[in-house]
Amino acid sequence: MKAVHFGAGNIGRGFIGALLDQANYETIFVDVNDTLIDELNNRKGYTVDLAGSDETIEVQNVSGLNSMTQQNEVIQAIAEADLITTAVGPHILPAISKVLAQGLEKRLVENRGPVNVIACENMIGGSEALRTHVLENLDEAKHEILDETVGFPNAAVDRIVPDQNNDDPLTVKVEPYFEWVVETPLIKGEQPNVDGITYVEDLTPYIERKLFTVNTGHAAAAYLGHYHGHKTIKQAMDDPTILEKVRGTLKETGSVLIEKYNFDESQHEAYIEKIIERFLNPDLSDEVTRVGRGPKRKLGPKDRLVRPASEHIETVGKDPEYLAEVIASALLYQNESDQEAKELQEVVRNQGALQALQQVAELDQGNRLVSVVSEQIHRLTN
Ligand SMILES: NC(=O)C1=CN([C@@H]2O[C@H](COP(=O)(O)OP(=O)(O)OC[C@H]3O[C@@H](n4cnc5c(N)ncnc54)[C@H](O)[C@@H]3O)[C@@H](O)[C@H]2O)C=CC1
Ligand SMILES: O=P(O)(O)OC[C@H]1O[C@](O)(CO)[C@@H](O)[C@@H]1O
Repeated sequence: MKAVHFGAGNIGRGFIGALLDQANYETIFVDVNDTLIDELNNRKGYTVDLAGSDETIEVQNVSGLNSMTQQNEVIQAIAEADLITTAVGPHILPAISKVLAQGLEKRLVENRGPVNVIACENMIGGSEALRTHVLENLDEAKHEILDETVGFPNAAVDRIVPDQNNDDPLTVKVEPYFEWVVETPLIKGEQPNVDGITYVEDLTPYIERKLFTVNTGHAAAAYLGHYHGHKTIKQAMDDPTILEKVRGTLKETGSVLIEKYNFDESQHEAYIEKIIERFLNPDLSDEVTRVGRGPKRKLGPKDRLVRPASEHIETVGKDPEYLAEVIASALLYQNESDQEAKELQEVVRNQGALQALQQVAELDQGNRLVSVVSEQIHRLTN
């Protein structure tokens, strides 16, 4: 069986690629980084180190293609694939959709049968968003037949894979924990037989629980950590003030999740504590700049900060003070190497932090969250 995976980065090699190999797929990584591509083609394998243990996973049967310079080969690989996955980042999905549409069209012409495309990105509705981009690149007459044979089931992926600092460009160190949940109703043909995928009828509670706990908590540690001068998530979490604020933030998102999905309160508390333990992992060095990357995206209306904060006001009926402080620190986040942080700071400088929040989070001036965040910005800047 063949899999095409877009994005040979941290999560691509360290998580998805490893599970695909264990499920006996031959995996073709599609990327734009020629160092990674050449190494994959020369060695046909790489090592995944499990942090905190001597255990390693030797991933085999892999190769690489460049999505910009080897489009014909990528199209052919998609035409022949039994499974297609991505881990490129939400902002890159539009960029890969053209070549993906061409490959899927070739499958249709060659009558190759059903296939599934699973976007493994930190976002709600990632695969469906990718489907929309693919349709934009496909003749309208082909939309119906594409929808009959190509599934875009949404997914949630959870494994912390920091930026790598190894001499070997392919070796990747990951935390041992992982979770990959895929929603079944949109699957076409047979469910991919990958050990490690949990199939569920309705992904919504899973993705929201993950995004608004793991990712909200991580973002809180990153932005508050950066504000207090810490370099890594571990350093930030070792600071008792920040630890208390991350816990408070997750208590707020927790009360939204418990209210919406009727989760058992003590089980959810245990889930929060497990995640805090993962952030404190002494065997992972994860920079606050990686976890805080893309602050405009992370302050988006459906993402990990603003969405639970707005829902806290609506469903719990209280102001989310901890979340508001994290949002305020995200609005103050400065990193010259992060394009989104630079763009956000330009708006903050020219129009003020509250105007910036209204723009990125699509909030009206009179929105209650804007006033709650305003108090926190005042506190942090005075
Ligand atoms: N690193 C982590 O712990 C986790 C990451 N994720 C998600 O996985 C996705 C990828 O994240 P990472 O692996 O951390 O990022 P990364 O930056 O390590 O990997 C992304 C890869 O995509 C490649 N890429 C960029 N443009 C491309 C294009 N046009 N065509 C093909 N490949 C292209 C890059 O060269 C890079 O190798 C993101 O959506 C992230 O939110 C989800 C869970 C965990
Ligand atoms: O990958 P993103 O969405 O930029 O955010 C980083 C987040 O993703 C992760 O890499 C994995 O869930 C977390 O470490 C972090 O919360």
